[in-house]
Amino acid sequence: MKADSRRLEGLNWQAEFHDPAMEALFRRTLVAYHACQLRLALAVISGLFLAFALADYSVLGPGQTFQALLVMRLLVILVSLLLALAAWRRPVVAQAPLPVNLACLLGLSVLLLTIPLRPGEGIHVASVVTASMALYLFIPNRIRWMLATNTYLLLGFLVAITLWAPLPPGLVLTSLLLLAFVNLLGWATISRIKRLKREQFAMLLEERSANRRLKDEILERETLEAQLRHMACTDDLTGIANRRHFFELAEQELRRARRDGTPLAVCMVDIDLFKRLNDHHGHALGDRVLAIVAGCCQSVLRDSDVLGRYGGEEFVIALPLADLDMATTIAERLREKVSSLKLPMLGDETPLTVTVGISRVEEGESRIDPALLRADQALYAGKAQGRNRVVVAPRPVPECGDPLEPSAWRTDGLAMPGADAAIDATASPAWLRPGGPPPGRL
Ligand SMILES: Nc1nc2c(ncn2[C@@H]2O[C@H](COP(=O)(O)OP(=O)(O)OP(=O)(O)O)[C@@H](O)[C@H]2O)c(=O)[nH]1
Repeated sequence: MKADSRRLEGLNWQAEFHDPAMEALFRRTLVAYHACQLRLALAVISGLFLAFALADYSVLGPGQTFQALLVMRLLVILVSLLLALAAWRRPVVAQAPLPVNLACLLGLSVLLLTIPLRPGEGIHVASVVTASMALYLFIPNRIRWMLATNTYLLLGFLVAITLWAPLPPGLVLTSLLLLAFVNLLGWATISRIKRLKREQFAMLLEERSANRRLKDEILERETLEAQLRHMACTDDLTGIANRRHFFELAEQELRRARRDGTPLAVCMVDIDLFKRLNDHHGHALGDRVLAIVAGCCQSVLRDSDVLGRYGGEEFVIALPLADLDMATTIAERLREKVSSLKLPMLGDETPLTVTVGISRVEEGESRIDPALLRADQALYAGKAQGRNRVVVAPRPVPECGDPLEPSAWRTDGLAMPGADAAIDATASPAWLRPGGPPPGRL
């Protein structure tokens, strides 16, 4: 109710928007409709003027008066057809006040001139009433022009009947009352129609803007959700998958590998002596190094490989369709890439290297964890053997089998210069044995 009254307040006495921009927008949307309406009205008026020429002929015969009337009627028809053609070629003409109102005035003048040329006819009032209604209801025009043309018609009628076809005063009064009523009715009707159309238009705009707002909100929400999803899956520091997301992706790859009977290898990558790097150069630089190593990992992997930050200075990789040989080649490429990095900010005394442990998912394994555990054990064997190397974990032995011999670990890579001499490369700590993970891991 309140919204309705607000909408009505937005219209002036001509049932047009107070806001000129809004009115112009509304009129622009109606150009094609108005052009069509005007063409139709002009066609009907032309037809009527032609039909009334027959009536003239039957009343006046083929004399001069008839010919004069015929010429005037043909002039109206010609102007109407030209205007219809113009509106057809350029629809905006239908909203131009000058051509539309000039054509109206010409038609009304000819209508008024039929009064002296066919005096004594009782149908003049009827034709003036019809013309008046047509001006309100069929010619697309603004209300002020409608009122102006109707005033011209009313005054012209008064003058014409006074000068050329005097009627009894009672009939004049009746005619005037009738015409006044017709004008009132026409004005009220067209005002109502114009008001309704504008209210509908305003509601449509409101609805559109509400829809736009809704769409924007949905888009914002979707963007936010995507951001949250991204944040929930991504490691802030390196931009690669975090541990949780890595497991999701790796388990997917595992299911695919089991379904297709294809190999799936996993690598654990650990930056060597990262604590020393942190201690010497600070955590901020350590963070940068983590991002650099993550970038190295990405650069040696295919799009289908899955890379994640396992935690701390450790990364984890799942290599679909890769057997141990291919995984070793990739890991070796990574190791070489990291060790050949030129990082002046680290200086010469802290070379950057990584140790990589490799394993494969064995037949019958339905989780990724056992393969990761073996890769982790291989990684620790690599650390024990001097770091900066790639170590492939042996195939797992049956549960009741012998403990693993250190010689079973296949290593690849170089002994790291400056590696911790206290670590015995041949040591076989308890967690190296199958079923015995390093404390606190996996
Ligand atoms: N800058 C930085 N350091 C981290 C981050 N996460 C873990 N670390 C550090 O990484 C270091 C890991 O040290 P260790 O586990 O002793 O391993 P390491 O020094 O790399 O030695 P090895 O693994 O035996 O070669 C610790 O000093 C952690 O504080 C991190 O997000 N940023």
